[in-house]
Amino acid sequence: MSLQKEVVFVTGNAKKLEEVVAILGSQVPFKLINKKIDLPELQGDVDEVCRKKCHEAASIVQGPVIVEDTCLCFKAMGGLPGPYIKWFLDKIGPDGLHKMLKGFDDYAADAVCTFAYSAGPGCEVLLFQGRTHGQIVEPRGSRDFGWDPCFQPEGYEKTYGELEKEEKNKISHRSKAVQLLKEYFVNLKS
Ligand SMILES: O=P(O)(O)OP(=O)(O)OP(=O)(O)OC[C@H]1O[C@@H](n2cnc3c(O)ncnc32)[C@H](O)[C@@H]1O
Ligand SMILES: [Mg+2]
Repeated sequence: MSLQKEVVFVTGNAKKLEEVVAILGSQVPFKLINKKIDLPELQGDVDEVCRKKCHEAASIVQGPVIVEDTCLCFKAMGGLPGPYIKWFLDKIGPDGLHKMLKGFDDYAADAVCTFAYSAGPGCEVLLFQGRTHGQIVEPRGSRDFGWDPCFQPEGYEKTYGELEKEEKNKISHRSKAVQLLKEYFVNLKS
């Protein structure tokens, strides 16, 4: 595979794109191009959602694509909201997410990021997943990006919203998934 292979990252989320670009850095074995398309919010388990999302993107782009889906899974709720976190966040915000768990008295949660890559329409979809364990807390810090202010990663006293961007990008669900994606392309090359 050529160093200049172009892959289109389809996302409607500017903050996601910003983090992916920052984490990937310049040492990437492909050229990432962004297409801002709001893909349908699909239903199913995480892997299923990602595969379907990737098929949709590949058929729109008619070439190699990457999509990403992010879940926030509450242990007390059997993994929900999971892939449906976007709607919960839209309607009740980070404060509501914390309040929602008060009745369970268990605030454990996993932030899960799944990238899906397809070489084109009809091609196999490959998944790369990163997971960071943490707690849902009363929101603290920047409200710039989604549920960042109410997610406190394990081993840290700060929420994602309070951590410096570079610190979040070192330990986040997204950075772990990007790492796997990067390794895949590096190995393809060699
Ligand atoms: O176009 P796509 O890539 O689907 O972008 P989206 O914003 O619709 O994103 P998702 O479908 O993956 O839904 C995930 C939700 O979680 C939010 N989110 C994603 N990553 C996050 C992160 O690292 N920190 C905080 N919130 C995040 C995001 O803003 C959405 O509300
Ligand atoms: Mg989405």
